[in-house]
Amino acid sequence: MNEEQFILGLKEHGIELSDKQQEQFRQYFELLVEWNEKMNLTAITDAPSVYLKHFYDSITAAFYVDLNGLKTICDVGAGAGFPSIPLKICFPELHVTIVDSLNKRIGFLEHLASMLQLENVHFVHARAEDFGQNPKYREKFDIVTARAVARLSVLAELCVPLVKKGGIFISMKGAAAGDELADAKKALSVLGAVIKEEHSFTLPIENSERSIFVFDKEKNTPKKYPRKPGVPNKSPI
Ligand SMILES: C[S@@+](CC[C@H](N)C(=O)[O-])C[C@H]1O[C@@H](n2cnc3c(N)ncnc32)[C@H](O)[C@@H]1O
Repeated sequence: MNEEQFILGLKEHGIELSDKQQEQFRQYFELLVEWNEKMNLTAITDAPSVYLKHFYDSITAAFYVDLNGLKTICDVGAGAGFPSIPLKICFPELHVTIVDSLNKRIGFLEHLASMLQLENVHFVHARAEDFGQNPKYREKFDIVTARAVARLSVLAELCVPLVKKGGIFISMKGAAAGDELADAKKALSVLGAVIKEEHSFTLPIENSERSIFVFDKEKNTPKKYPRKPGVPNKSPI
């Protein structure tokens, strides 16, 4: 996907990028490639793939969820900033918090945010298991999202405790995510979330399959979740 196709593809979904936003995506691409030479940020480095599989793919969440206005969003395990930084570029009013357990990635994101002059972005070096027990963050976000971090049954324990009651959790997955939803049924119910929407679609050009699940947080999460670092992965709810 070249830059022109990217801009047109978003426009088809009602997202029009200004010159400034287009330039921010260009700078993002350049910094990603530059820093990737020093540290492992992404296996994808050619421009058409970055625009399709990182930038466009991240923004697909906004095709299904209204991100306009002042909303707080937490991105769990954002790595090099996906999906929240492309979303922040498109929807500048968002207040973004990123939590990642790898400090060097947080270092990249801090530099990126300053170069792109992004406001209201906040980076935390922590395990999501600890972060979700911190009263400053627990059940505080309108939206919590994650892409390519863990199986849904595990991911739900990392993300749902951060969502405020009445908020949503967006899980962005590749193909065949239906099994994961069935496996995560108990975890979601224990944590206080229910499935609201399930979207399956293919990315343009390469036709790779994607799924986006949107969950409503209907009840507060019991205090014991998330459990200690590593436990959700070792023994999912
Ligand atoms: C495969 S990368 C995906 C990055 C990004 N979301 C994307 O889609 O490109 C997974 C990221 O999650 C982070 N991560 C994994 N487990 C975590 C946890 N328990 N708490 C916080 N971050 C975690 C890793 O450090 C890594 O940056």
